Amino acid sequence: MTVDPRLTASSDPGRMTSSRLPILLALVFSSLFPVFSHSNREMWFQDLFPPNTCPINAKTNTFYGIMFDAGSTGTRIHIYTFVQKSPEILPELEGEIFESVKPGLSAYADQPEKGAESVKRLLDMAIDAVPPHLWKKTPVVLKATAGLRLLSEEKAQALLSEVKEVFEESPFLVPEDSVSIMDGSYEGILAWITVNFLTGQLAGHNQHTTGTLDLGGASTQITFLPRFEETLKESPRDFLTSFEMFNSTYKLYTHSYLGFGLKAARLATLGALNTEVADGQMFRSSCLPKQLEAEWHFGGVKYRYGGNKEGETGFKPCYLEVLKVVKGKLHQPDEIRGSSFYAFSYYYDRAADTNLIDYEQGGVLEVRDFERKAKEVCDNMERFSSASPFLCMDLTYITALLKEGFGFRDNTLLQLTKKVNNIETSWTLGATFHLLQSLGITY
Ligand SMILES: Nc1ccn([C@@H]2O[C@H](COP(=O)(O)OP(=O)(O)O)[C@@H](O)[C@H]2O)c(=O)n1
Ligand SMILES: [Ca+2]
Repeated sequence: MTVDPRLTASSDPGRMTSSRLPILLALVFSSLFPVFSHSNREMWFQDLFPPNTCPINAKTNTFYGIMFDAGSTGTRIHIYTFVQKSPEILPELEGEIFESVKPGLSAYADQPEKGAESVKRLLDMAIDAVPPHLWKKTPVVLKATAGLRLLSEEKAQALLSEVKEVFEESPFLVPEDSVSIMDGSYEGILAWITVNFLTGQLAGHNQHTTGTLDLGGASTQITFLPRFEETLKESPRDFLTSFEMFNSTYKLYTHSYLGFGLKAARLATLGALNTEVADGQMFRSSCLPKQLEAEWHFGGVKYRYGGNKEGETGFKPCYLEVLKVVKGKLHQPDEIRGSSFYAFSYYYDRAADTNLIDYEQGGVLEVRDFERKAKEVCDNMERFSSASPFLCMDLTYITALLKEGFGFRDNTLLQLTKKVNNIETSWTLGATFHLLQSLGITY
């Protein structure tokens, strides 16, 4: 994947003197380069030796980290491989094995054992991927995001404790606190670290970092490194988090908006979020095809929804409906208006679904491209009826979230990215760095 040069606009590293959260990253930020170096590793004699006696591997030490992402719409396993070539140099990230299952854990709110089974199926992959002699040294961690945040404490805990049992029965290293619900601010920071690490923007001292936008099913995150003192002054205090890197403390702006993920926003638009749903109750919207009547399951609840049979449909009434969900609900930092951002998750999926970007390659869009596509889809719903009935609502929500929610300009650039150098742009890599560092596994 190529990175659009327009997206590497310079930014001041924003070093701060205070150290409110002296977490992570001695590993991350002292081992940035070289990151990917497999190209020269294939040697003619490698096939002649078993891997552990091959001369080229004599000094290399491979280790693994397993991170589960229990998202609101699916559970994913990331098995990262690191190689330490000699004790003097720091480890390199060599690759990732990734697999996912649907639905997410929160769909098993009333059947926690079944939820844990879905985790077990993924964990079995790690048994095949990690060599047996390394099982005991390989940590396994699961972090749940917005789906579990929205469940009752009791239901969420039941799921987490079933998963913990699965981990304890596995041959892997199970650290304390290995199964938990992650704080939303970490979700943003760790994704920002992943993206800026993978694009090499954290190397050296004159960093050019890029902000990140993640749109999940139930929550959405915005994270960037402020360049202007104004932003630091004007932001709510809990939107700013410091962490250490290269002996400096960096202060990021990050916030996770719970209930503003794409699927939660569908419910909010329909007026069905956080309400007791009466049996057979029907939720209607001008963002849906007129004649549609259907059912939808989310977070263990069944919803009936449909189009405005008699009333209006199309982009204009839909935008007004969606606007009620976002207007005045989000903090709008001035400085992001002129910046560019990496955007992934549902930003990527919906852009790919409507051919705004190539599904494999990703691409660069302006905010107005989402609006143009939303108009096209909403004003011609019958033409797009074979796609999801929610396509109009989703694109309209993305447009409203970017423009009226965060306050981006029509021409703000978004780099839509799923993978960088074949590694998923997910918070899970940043979380794995933190995990390995905290366990002292690499040194
Ligand atoms: N490794 C991953 C994980 C999720 N996703 C995307 O994230 C979106 C779903 O978000 P999610 O299930 O993690 O929901 P949240 O718990 O983050 O709200 C979908 O668009 C997925 O395609 C991804 O692109 N890559
Ligand atoms: Ca997510």
